[in-house]
Amino acid sequence: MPAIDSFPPTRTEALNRLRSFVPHAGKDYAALRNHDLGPGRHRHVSTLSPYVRHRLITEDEVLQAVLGRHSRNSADKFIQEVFWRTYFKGWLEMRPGVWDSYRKATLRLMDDIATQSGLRHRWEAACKGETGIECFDAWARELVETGYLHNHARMWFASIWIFTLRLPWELGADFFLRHLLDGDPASNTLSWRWVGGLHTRGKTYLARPSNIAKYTDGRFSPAAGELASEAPPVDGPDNPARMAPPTGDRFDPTRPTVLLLHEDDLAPGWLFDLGLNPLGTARLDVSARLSPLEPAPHVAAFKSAAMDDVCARWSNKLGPVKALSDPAAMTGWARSLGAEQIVTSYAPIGPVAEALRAVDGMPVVQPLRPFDANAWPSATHGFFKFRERIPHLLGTLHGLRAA
Ligand SMILES: Cc1cc2nc3c(=O)[nH]c(=O)nc-3n(C[C@H](O)[C@H](O)[C@H](O)COP(=O)(O)OP(=O)(O)OC[C@H]3O[C@@H](n4cnc5c(N)ncnc54)[C@H](O)[C@@H]3O)c2cc1C
Repeated sequence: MPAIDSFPPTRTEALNRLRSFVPHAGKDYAALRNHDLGPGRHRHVSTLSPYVRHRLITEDEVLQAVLGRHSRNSADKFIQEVFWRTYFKGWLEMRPGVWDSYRKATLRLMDDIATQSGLRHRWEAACKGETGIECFDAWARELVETGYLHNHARMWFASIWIFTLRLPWELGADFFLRHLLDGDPASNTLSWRWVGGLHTRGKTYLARPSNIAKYTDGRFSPAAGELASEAPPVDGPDNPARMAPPTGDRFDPTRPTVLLLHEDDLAPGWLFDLGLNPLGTARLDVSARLSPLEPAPHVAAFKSAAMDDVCARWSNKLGPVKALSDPAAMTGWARSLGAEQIVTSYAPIGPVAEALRAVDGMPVVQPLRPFDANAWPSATHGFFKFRERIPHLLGTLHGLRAA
């Protein structure tokens, strides 16, 4: 089934998935979430990530629904997974240089691919699922065809890419970003670095045949010696010094304003609650900026249809809607409507934030959601330290104060 049919890009679909998954978010999830049953059979996990990543549904909505049905204790594992996304985003916000280095390395490696036929052939074989390693090839094809991989498959895949095929991790991260419907600058870059031993310095993830056989329920059983038996950390500079977390901008709703919608936050309702009443709305398409190479058609199609969905749902609030892919064109368009400011939900590190730097001649005001503002400053070290803050963060959720 084409990727976009398996993951219809609407909020209604996100809510339906959430509703059917909630009963399983407790003990079932804790016991079964690591089992990868294969394409079209990912029933032990929520498959919500394409929706949460673009905020067709928000993290706090997911958490509130789960806590409406389960105790914090029984849904602990699922709650932690939701907070991994938040943790990675906060961690990267405080170390933006990690993203910049990844971008530069990817560009440099594209040159290497063009000039070094050995590297090119190995990279092409990996991306096409033609390495001869049965499980790896199946996951490469699943990713290209469906736009989704189970978390355990992502870990095994990244480990085999780095330690068995000895390909640069940045090329693997780029391959994921071009094909995943949930492709996310923070979760993707930092997960690849985590597997390679760069995130938690020196701690790598080795894909073991017995683990693969067990958690694919025997679908794959790599032969002895087929996979690397050691995972020495990849070379790389130390993690950069931590910067202060962003606090976001305040905006004045009485000034003439246009709204900018972007792929990192397709839930503008909270801005309307703050008094936003835009003269018009721009929808920014940055699909072409994800990678030096073109993303898979389903990635761009998902983002575009998700944007259609938001514009349809909020049509009475948005004013005239303009599609833009060149951020430099934004100021002229905003002025033509009489606006003095562009308001948009804070764009975290990634292609949208990069694009917004090119807007000139008009303030781009980026309020930060309370959920992110509360959580990101705690992403100072590893996830296990961050995890200690989860009870407090849950306590700050609207409606859960008394929980
Ligand atoms: C190498 C690698 C690359 C990855 N790249 C991405 C990526 O580009 N985008 C992305 O969203 N996730 C990425 N992940 C994290 C994780 O694999 C996916 O979020 C998860 O598999 C999504 O499936 P689900 O919604 O069914 O997850 P569930 O198990 O149902 O989890 C519920 C929610 O928690 C969050 N979540 C779960 N696991 C993680 C995790 N390890 N890190 C961050 N958030 C998590 C997601 O929002 C997910 O929707 C990557 C993991 C690895 C190992």
